[in-house]
Amino acid sequence: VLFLRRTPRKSSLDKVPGPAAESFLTGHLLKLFDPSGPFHKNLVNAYGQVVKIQGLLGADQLYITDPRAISYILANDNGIFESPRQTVSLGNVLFGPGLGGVSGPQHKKQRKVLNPVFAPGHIKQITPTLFQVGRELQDLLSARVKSDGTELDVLRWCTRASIECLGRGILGYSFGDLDGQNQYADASNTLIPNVGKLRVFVPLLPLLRKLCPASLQRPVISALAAFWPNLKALKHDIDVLSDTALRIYNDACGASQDHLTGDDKNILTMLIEANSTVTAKEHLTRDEILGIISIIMFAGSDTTSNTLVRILEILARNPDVQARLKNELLSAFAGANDIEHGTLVQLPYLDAVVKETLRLHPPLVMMDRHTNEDAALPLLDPVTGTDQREISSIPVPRGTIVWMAIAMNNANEKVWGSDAKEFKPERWLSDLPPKLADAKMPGVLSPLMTFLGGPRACIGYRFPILEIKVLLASLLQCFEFRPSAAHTVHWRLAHIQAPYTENRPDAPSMPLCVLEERL
Ligand code: HEM
Repeated sequence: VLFLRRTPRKSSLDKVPGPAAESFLTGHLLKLFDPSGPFHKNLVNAYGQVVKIQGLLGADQLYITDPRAISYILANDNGIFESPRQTVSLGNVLFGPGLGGVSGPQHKKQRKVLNPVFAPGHIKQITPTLFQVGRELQDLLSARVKSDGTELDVLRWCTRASIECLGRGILGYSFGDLDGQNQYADASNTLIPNVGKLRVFVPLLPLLRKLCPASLQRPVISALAAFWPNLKALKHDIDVLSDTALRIYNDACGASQDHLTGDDKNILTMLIEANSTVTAKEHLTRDEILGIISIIMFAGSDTTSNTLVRILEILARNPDVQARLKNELLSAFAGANDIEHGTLVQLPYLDAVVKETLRLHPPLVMMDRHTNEDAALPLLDPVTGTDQREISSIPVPRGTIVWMAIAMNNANEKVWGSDAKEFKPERWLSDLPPKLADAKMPGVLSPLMTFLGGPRACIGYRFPILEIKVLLASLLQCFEFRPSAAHTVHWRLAHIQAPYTENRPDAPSMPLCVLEERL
């Protein structure tokens, strides 16, 4: 009822073009959350770079590809625009009060302490640790090929490697053998499906959290979970995530008391040290650091391992690309186990393959923001309104959800050229189209929007790029990848894009044929 009352009957968005909704209840949301279908492409082809769509109960939303409009949203993020309250509330419930689970000044304070510890020099130091995990992944796959045959679910092992890279590289913590028991991996795997089973309650979270004092929230959830199996399963996952964060934090506090120096330092110990020197106003509480550990682990694992297996899938389907990449790596490594960070990151074809995959297949295909007040969105390319007049600035009423179309931006033919939707790593080996510079894409890894930009951009974006390069180099030194003979893979949107097969519709997997080439 509240929702209906707040929906204006006549909206300033009435003249923005867009398709009619097929359902008053769910609007276009079901199609929007199926990016493998043609809906996203059709929206842009038929209506242009700003499209009006419908959310729940007929609420107007905007789907935006226009670079200037997206720049404006990101420049005013955490102000006129903000992560929707229910998204932040959900982040807080799942991970605690760290980054994704907080907003406003608290979010700004956390970014201020964290940004310097994610600096390029610190990420670079992690390279030898990542190569060590790469060697463990080589040995594990080799053993699995011998025991299970050449058809393997490479996603399972790449995800374990990714968790270990984050653990050792960023947080100074090891989860143990890559094929040993890992409660964290199991819980983070079932977390989003378990949230999905209770998804009708997610829009109510901000209200429920307001009504129930913080000190009572846990006891109330425990009491309800006793007779509500879906809540019990979700609570179990949340408990595993928060227990893991606590173990990692306690380890790091012990380690930083031993006064680690130089190479022994990791991002977390640096954060704990930096936190001890900031002013009282900037100081992060223990719960905030635990929340930050939890969100780093969750935001950093599947995004990276899904991208890594996406590359392996592309290589399996394009043997010429695989052969060229392998040649570049074999001559750079010349039989050694690892190479210098500077040499690795400058390998041109490796860089091109990674960037081209992140461009065409961003794990997060779109991100939403909510207007806190009335806003006017400037456009780079005017759109034609439903009254046939040109619109160069869109008045957006307070309370509107706007979607930034990351994937469509990365493949926008207007700026990337007519081959924008093709996988062509070579495009990165010569000058990129001049229109890209004119568009001034506001991403932290411009011209890609994959890690977004602005105050909520991916804080760790340098890390997954390095990790993917190291693990890919380690794998291609020993194995050749070919498409699975038994299964067809379909990519679906869970919270991020993930691969599924027809025989395992409930859990992501990436079956590939893995042929060992190591002598
Ligand atoms: C290919 C891999 C990755 C992609 C595509 C990716 C993408 C993104 C994007 C688009 C956001 C912005 C979300 C928003 O606007 O609400 C984000 C946020 C975030 N990412 Fe990543 N990410 C990746 C890997 C990582 C890794 C490895 C880490 C940790 C080392 C990480 C840590 C975070 C954190 C903590 C946030 C929340 C930032 C905030 O709210 O201020 N991500 N990521």
